[in-house]
Amino acid sequence: MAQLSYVSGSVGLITLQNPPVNVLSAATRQGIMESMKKALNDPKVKSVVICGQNGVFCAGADIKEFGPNISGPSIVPLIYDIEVANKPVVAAIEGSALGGGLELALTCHYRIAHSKTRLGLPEVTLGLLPGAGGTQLLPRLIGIPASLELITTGRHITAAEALQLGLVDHVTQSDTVDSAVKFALSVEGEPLDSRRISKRPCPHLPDLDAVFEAVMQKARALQYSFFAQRAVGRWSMPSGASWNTSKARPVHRAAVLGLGTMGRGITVALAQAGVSVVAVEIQEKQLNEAREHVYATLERGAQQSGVSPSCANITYSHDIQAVADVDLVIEAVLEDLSLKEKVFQQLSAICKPGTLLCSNTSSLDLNCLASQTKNPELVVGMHFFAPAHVMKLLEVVYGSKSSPEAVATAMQLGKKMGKISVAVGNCRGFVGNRMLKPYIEQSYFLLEEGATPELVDKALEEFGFPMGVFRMSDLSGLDVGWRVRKEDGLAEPVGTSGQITRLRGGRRYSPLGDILCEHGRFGQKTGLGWYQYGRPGGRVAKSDPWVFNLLEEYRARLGLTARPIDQQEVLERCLYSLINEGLCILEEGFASSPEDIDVIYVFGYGWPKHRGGPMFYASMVGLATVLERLDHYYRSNPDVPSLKPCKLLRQLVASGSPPVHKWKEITKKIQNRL
Ligand SMILES: CCCCCCCCCCCCC/C=C/C(=O)SCCNC(=O)CCNC(=O)[C@H](O)C(C)(C)COP(=O)(O)OP(=O)(O)OC[C@H]1O[C@@H](n2cnc3c(N)ncnc32)[C@H](O)[C@@H]1OP(=O)(O)O
Repeated sequence: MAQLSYVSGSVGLITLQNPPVNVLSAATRQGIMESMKKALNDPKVKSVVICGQNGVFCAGADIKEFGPNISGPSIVPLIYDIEVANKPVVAAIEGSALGGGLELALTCHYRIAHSKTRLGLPEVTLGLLPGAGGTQLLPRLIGIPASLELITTGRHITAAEALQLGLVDHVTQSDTVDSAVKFALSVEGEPLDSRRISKRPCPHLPDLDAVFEAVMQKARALQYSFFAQRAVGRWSMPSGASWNTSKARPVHRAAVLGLGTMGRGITVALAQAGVSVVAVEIQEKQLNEAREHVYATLERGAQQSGVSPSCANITYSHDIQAVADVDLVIEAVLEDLSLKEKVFQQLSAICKPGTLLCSNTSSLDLNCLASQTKNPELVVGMHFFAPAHVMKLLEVVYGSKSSPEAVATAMQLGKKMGKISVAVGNCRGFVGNRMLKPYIEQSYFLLEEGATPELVDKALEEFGFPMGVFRMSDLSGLDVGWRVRKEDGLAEPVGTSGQITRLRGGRRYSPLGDILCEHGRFGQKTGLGWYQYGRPGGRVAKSDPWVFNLLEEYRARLGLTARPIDQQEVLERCLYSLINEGLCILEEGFASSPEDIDVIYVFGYGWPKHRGGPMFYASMVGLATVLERLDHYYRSNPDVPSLKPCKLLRQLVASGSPPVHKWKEITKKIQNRL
């Protein structure tokens, strides 16, 4: 299970031979021990290289051996023997070096890795701690903060990151074993004391307590997120109706109306949940494309999860009459109020009595749609996020007349579809998109004042968002917001000359997004947006000098002087304005708890889970700090109302900044007074 051979005259090459991933089974451990002994006792051998067969170094302990009766040599003395060896030992790392495999590499005196290698200590994912020296050796090599992160998350890192951290000595793109052998030859006879990691002192950190506190905060945020995810199921409405007083109706047959991107995703999600679906699209061509798309998505999903596809559950029609006997309809036609109103009138006339009528609108007033029907109590919003069969979040929106039973049914259907459903009130943009507005607005203002899309995105991505605001906007399409702004009378043609106005109704407004759209730059789909993507539909964002020129010309036209903006300001202005909007939503009762808001942001908007969500994050930063910074920015930007701290924030700070789970007592008091 481990073979010793001799190469280049003086190098003993030990090859782990336990296919497919060279785990440290009893026979492999025995093989390594015997080969090491032979190599160290052989005077011809001046150095040793350890590698794995078939391009994989070692995937760690043999998990199948775990249990009370492990036999064979213990892994710990085995790796200790390597470290104290009096000849240099070099690990030639390819493929994977995980768990005990990485610990084996850490006891070697040098580590050479191939550029495609993955390294990590994934024991935590198996409910274990690294037990063969990893917890002691890694901090001595790469420091405590980086080690803590790797050990507590189990994350696999690339060779490039390993090199940057100092975990490996060299990364090669060519033959790893050849490189390691050459390297071994070059260090033969050199002193080894400084190469024995266990002999190094554990790094002294003046702020060790702060480092551990940061890790504990992450743990607290993750635990909070775990409970918040469950708490949102215990929904309530301002009327007092709630999950435990409202009974959901069974939904055996549902219809999806409109088979664009959202409708197709919703159809897939319903079929995968075992609900029989009537999929309706009046345009023949779109219907045929949707049928193929849904079929292919279900096939792919079935292959991945090893179950049979659920296509048999779906019938397609171009006639809206096909929805006559379903239990629930989800309307997903174009985001156009008059079109949707017409659809709701038709649904109300066609559907059997008691059918629940749901809209997938992301921005329109649910009460307007409900008012078109005979039974507005049967109308709720089911706001899915694209792609609807993948994204976990569902906002279930209740209008002023929605019945608790309708809300309960939509919540339960969401659960059946594998979604995390959050019940929210019917305000503009509901909860998620409403909070996004000040966040995006601030990012535009930052550009006007001197920032670049790259600087803003970098700050947000380092905070933990998978994408910064500009990359995210390019992905979702800049034209969507432009259409809404035009409908709201905000976006006016800017052109290349003439006056640009930055005030709308006494509030500051940045037309930068509109200017991009006027140039046909709608983001990834057109290949150009805040970044350039090479081609329409391209995914890789590259900086675009056109955008820098635009920003310079724009500032010049307005007489604005660019000033240096740091990451801290980006975070404070973007995140605190978003947090402030969330607090307004709580104050106004459109969300019933901070947990609701946090779950929406973590599962629908990429808020980093280890930061809990905007409300939890605010309480971690300190509500008084958030208030002080918002006050500061509002003083210098009195024409930006989203920076004005809301009543609830002031009240919470005045009440001693209670933890998130106690906020309800204060929101209730404010709501009672309203
Ligand atoms: C309950 C109490 C327990 C007490 C135990 C006390 C023990 C004391 C020991 C003391 C010290 C031990 C210290 C070390 C601990 C460890 O190392 S724990 C293991 C850590 N390693 C891992 O978690 C790696 C797991 N593997 C992977 O991530 C992937 O397999 C891979 C290496 C990245 C390769 O992926 P891929 O190429 O996609 O192949 P796969 O299909 O996933 O795997 C191929 C086959 O190999 C099997 N396999 C993989 N890893 C292991 C393993 N560590 N042990 C056993 N078997 C493994 C995998 O099952 C596949 O097999 P088949 O299914 O038969 O094809």
